[in-house]
Amino acid sequence: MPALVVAAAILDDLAAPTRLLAARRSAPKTLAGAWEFAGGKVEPGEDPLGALVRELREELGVEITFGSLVAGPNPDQTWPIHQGHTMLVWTVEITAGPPAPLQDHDELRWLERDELRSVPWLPADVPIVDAVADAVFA
Ligand SMILES: Nc1nc2c([nH]c(=O)n2[C@H]2C[C@H](O)[C@@H](COP(=O)(O)OP(=O)(O)OP(=O)(O)O)O2)c(=O)[nH]1
Repeated sequence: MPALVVAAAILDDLAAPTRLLAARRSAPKTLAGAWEFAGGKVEPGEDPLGALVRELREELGVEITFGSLVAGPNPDQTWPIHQGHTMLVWTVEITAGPPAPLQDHDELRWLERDELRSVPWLPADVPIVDAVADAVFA
């Protein structure tokens, strides 16, 4: 069943970004080893921003402040992703951390602009990484 997923392009500094935090999935087996934006599915009754705050607490143990929406190509500004899901992506900055791979990930890595393609992203994330690079590191 297609779901709305929310995810974060976590930047070291929203005002003057130099690095993006990528997370390597540890589960399920079919996705393990691929890199992604931390986040997850919006649960019934949740609003998307609240869902992302919850996911980042659970997965990375961080608090965040929001930057801006990285608009996708769908009319509702979502990105088409894995298995027919759609995903809303925001830039965010960590306000309390440090980030740790507490749940769903086994490694985190800060990537500079010229390193963004150095990890194997989930296939659907590649155009999103490019959009973040254009919008943020331009
Ligand atoms: N979190 C996240 N999911 C992504 C990205 N790109 C992408 O195709 N996906 C897909 C993988 C999954 O099929 C789906 C998100 O599922 P998830 O497993 O992260 O969601 P969740 O934490 O709420 O877990 P669950 O309730 O399904 O157990 O979206 C991405 O950058 N981040």
